[in-house]
Amino acid sequence: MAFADYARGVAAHTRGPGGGTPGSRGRASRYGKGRAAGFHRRDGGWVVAVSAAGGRIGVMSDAHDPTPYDALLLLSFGGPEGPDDVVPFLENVTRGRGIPKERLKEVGQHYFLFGGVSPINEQNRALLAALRADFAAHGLDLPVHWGNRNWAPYLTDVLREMTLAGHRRIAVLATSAYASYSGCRQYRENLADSLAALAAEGLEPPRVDKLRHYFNHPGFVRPMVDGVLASLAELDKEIRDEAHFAFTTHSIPTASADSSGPVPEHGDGGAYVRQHLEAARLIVDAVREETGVEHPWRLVYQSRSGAPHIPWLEPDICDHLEELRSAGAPAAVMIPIGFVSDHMEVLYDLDTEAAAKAAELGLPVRRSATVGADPRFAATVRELLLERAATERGAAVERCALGALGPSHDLCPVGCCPARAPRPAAAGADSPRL
Ligand SMILES: CC1=C(CCC(=O)O)c2cc3nc(cc4[nH]c(cc5[nH]c(cc1n2)c(C)c5CCC(=O)O)c(CCC(=O)O)c4C)C(CCC(=O)O)=C3C
Ligand SMILES: [Fe+2]
Repeated sequence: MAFADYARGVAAHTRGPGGGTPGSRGRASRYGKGRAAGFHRRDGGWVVAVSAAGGRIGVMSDAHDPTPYDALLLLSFGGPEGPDDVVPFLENVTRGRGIPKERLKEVGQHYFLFGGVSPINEQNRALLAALRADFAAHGLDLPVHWGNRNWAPYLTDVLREMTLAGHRRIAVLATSAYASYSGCRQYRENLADSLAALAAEGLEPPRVDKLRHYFNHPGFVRPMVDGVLASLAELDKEIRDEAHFAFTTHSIPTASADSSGPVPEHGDGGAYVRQHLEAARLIVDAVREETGVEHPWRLVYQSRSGAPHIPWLEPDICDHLEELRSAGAPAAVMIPIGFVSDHMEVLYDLDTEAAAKAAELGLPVRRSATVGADPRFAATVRELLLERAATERGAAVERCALGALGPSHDLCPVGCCPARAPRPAAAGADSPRL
């Protein structure tokens, strides 16, 4: 799939809150004029700056102005890189969360099966390299750093280095595309903790801004569409068109899903489920555009933990595969839309456990690729950064989003994705320092 047409077919050009004037809606880009999809890229340049009066003042990607940001921080989960790391890593992840010991032992085994190494850090190194290459290729002179919540390089250490190097205003890209406590607020809490730690050391903490959710950005969706097409191509011709799509994401407690959002306006499952359903639908539609086949699909869950009496999102992928088998489905593609790279949740819970279940059932399955370090995803990060930079400068910008939900908010509103025990969180409307 060529880069330039990566949004073809499924694009709806939407404008974010506060962006431009109604008069400029839908025709702000001279590259988009007259196209049925209302959306077109030229050299990655969908971003158009609009003057206060609504007149176009130029294509922002030609300016590459990251002001006010002086750095980008790639913020991820982290994972162990050898057998000795596994238990300390799991202790970091579950500190204060009451995960049953049995579950921890089980999760530890997942890692030991792979030599105690999670692929997540290597995948983030690859993404870091892709981001630097993309920035360099587009004349964007902005340092990119990488830090984790749960393993080295630790967030606090990286933010300290960045502070000592003089960075004052940092844009943050989290490797989680959706709303929820675990996928968004917890990252913001960790940022607040790290900034507080720096302040306690006598440093002046920089300001951090978290870039918006990108579950419906074409640079996130389109690489996954290509992955699904590749998986379909691997299935025998006779069963290919009948294959079910099992979109998977991390199960979370239903209470946590229900309260995810900007506000709980999204029905059961909150913004977490709604955003995943939207990403799934965008992929189904884009595949249909390519193949002419509308595959039956369902959003299912994986990697559940926590006490059995607490309800989490269901069905589990393995139960779903059983159901598909009894319903006579000839094949399935597992599509891990909930994850940004093929890390341990994908490698164990899907490629090991669910694949074994499918083999036991005699159900042919494929697992499609996550975005990882795809150059289109790197370009998306650049676009999200330039978009946010323009917004912070007070300029109106076009915000790219596919489908019906539109671009997510920049600033998590007060009370967004609440924690059980409220804690300070950075980069939101309720953050202590802005
Ligand atoms: C929504 C979500 C994402 C997606 C968003 C994002 O990517 O951030 C995600 C990602 C990940 N989760 C990961 C690993 C773990 N998650 C755990 C525990 C939990 N995750 C939860 C949710 C999520 N998790 C929840 C509600 C829990 C239980 C309570 C808690 O502890 O909050 C546990 C503890 C043991 C267990 O309960 O399984 C581990 C080891 C790894 C690293 C994989 C690797 O090493 O390659 C990654 C990328
Ligand atoms: Fe997790």
